[in-house]
Amino acid sequence: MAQYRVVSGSVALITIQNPPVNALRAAVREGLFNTIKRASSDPQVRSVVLSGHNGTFCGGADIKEFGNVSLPGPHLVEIFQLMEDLVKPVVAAIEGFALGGGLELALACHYRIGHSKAKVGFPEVNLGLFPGAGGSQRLPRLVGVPAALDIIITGRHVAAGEALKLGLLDRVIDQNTVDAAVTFSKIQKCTSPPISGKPLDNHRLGNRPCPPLENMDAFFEEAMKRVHSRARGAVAPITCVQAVRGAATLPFHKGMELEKMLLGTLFNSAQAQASQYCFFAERAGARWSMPSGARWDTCKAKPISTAAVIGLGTMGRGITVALARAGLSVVAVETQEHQLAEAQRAVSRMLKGGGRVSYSPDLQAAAEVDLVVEAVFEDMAIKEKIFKQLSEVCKPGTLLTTNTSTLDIDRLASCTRDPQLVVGMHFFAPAHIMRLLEVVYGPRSSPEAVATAMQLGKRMGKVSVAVGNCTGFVGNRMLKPYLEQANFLLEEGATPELVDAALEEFGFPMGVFKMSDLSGLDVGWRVRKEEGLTGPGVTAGQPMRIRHGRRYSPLGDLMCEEGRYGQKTGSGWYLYDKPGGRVARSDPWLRNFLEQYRARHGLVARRISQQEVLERCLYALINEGFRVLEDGIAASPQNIDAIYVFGYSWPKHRGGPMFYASQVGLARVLEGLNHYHQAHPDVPHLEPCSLLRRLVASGSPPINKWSEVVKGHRSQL
Ligand SMILES: CCCCCCC/C=C/C(=O)SCCNC(=O)CCNC(=O)[C@H](O)C(C)(C)COP(=O)(O)OP(=O)(O)OC[C@H]1O[C@@H](n2cnc3c(N)ncnc32)[C@H](O)[C@@H]1OP(=O)(O)O
Repeated sequence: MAQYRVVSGSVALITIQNPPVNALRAAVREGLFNTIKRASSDPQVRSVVLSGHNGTFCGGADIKEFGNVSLPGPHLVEIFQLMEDLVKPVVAAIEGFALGGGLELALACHYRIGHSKAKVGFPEVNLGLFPGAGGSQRLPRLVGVPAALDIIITGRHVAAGEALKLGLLDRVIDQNTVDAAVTFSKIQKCTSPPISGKPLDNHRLGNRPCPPLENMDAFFEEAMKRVHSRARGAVAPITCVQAVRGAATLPFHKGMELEKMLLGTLFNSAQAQASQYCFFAERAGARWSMPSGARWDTCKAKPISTAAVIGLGTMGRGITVALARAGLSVVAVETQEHQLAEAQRAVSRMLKGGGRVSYSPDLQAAAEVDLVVEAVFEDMAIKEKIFKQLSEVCKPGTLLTTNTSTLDIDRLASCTRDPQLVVGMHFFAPAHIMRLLEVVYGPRSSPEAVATAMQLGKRMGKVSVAVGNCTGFVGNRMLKPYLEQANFLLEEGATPELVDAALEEFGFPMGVFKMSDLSGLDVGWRVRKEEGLTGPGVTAGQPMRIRHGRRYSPLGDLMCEEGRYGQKTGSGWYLYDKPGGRVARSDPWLRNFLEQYRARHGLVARRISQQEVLERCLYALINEGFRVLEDGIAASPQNIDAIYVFGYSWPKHRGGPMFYASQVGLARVLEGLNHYHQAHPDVPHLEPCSLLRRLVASGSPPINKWSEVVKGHRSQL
């Protein structure tokens, strides 16, 4: 796990060997501890170089070990102190990544040499932690408080060039880093005074004071304010500030005590567990499977080097940028000349002149591409026509994909010559920024087509999740009951402000009504018209608040009839200073409108608590998540959670809706749904689904065991 070799006569080369990222699991820690002691006592050794096997220095502590009550093997803090105290100089040779505990390890060395492509950072904050093995105390002493706090709070990867400027790395080189570090550690042979003979104290970061900072109190107060306003209830970023403040104000050993105490409060916390669950859920989508048994490891993707995007509205432009940035040559097609010219300017701006994109008003331009993404208006008739044309125009074997967010993939496939080549590629706005991609397979989509779309998602840096075909797929299908509850709550006496405040306090960046104003109320209105829920499709005399025998809220429709589409029109659930304005203000008109609406329908407003808002909105969404699992539309709760965290801004420190349900307790979710369904028997989305009941009856197993119950459940359906 840590290989020891004496090279170049006098240098102990210690290489961490734990593929794929050399994480510091117990055996590695043991290996490091023993090899450092060996180097210390080996009379032949005058200096030490520390490196990682296979081009990666170290990806940090082993996250899989974190669930253990007591971690076996020597503690990282102990190992790092042993290294720092060594009388022989220790040089870190950093290739690839030095992250988290990996960077803490490098900071305990006396010198750091990095390859020009190396990246360093402290991503612990994304795992609900902070650099709690000395990193929060050593980094500020090396690069100063402001730079250290920025690196620790953002969790960002710092490129070698920047790390050199900050003083985090001593040298950056383009050649073999280990060889360079060995030579560096032996400089005594060619320079005077020799590094090996130099007193190392100034290179022992634990011995150094933090560089002084003017207006320290004001700096930390400001930092704390900023973090509070951005953290959305996450505790780890706040702890980052507290720990760095400790580094700035306390002697090293006291700072280390503070660090230990703070880490103790986070290490087994619900937030840390949720964030670490998200780390693995993000990666779980890559191991996709289909009900047919086709899987990620048995299906080969087709090579894709050219693509066409059809329709250059907001989504089409973002998709073009995402594909071009992934290195594809893209033909962007838009039949409306004016829109085409505007899109060309917008895409060029986003690509900053880079990327290989050509533009055409003619579908024929897609004839020779390997893959098409259709991104036109959400209208089945238009999409069907385009798929028919594409099927005639494109060369045999071209993959035809659609960016529809709700429509039936199989119906589109049936308009083509080769339905097995059709899949959904559902991007999220803005498509070049949002990480999620739902890859939707229909009953006739081939495993090869799914594998190709999934691999393309990976090339674009997306978190790709393969899902089955149904209205709204996974994300939008689950969103529907959530939106529905929010509207019902308004009918019963809530205000948009009350509902949004509860959801924002939970951790969403925006409440449901602010979000609807941002995306445009007319989008859902159009869909509801297509579904015959409102507009000319509704038969005369039908009660306004009932559709298909269920409770229905026409509030969104009435808002649109008033021309209130949200931010774009300057008013929606909130008021904005102008069309396109961003700052939401309470609107007296809306209060009045809601009062009149309730009066007209004989509804008596009641006080609604934040708890009821959360339970009704979130439990309804979670209940649909269980249905999605039950129906086999998502392969696992991890896939659903990845969709919600990366596509719908569900707070990471809450782990996604299904993980949240497991943390709240499935029995409690079931009880809540039963309670609300009794109060609202005309709302089927509140009726607990059978899989949830069955999980509770099986003793509410942990989330990684749900699949066994799901399998048993499906076999009985
Ligand atoms: C004794 C403990 C005391 C407490 C000390 C507390 C202080 C220290 C805390 C930490 O160090 S926490 C860990 C900090 N490090 C990270 O967050 C880095 C996480 N990893 C990554 O960001 C990426 O993996 C990477 C290193 C940038 C490489 O990315 P790449 O895309 O090349 O590969 P991946 O697909 O992400 O990963 C491959 C494979 O490896 C697994 N993995 C990655 N990092 C870790 C890790 N730190 N621990 C355990 N496993 C890790 C990852 O899950 C993948 O596994 P599979 O999905 O293929 O099974």
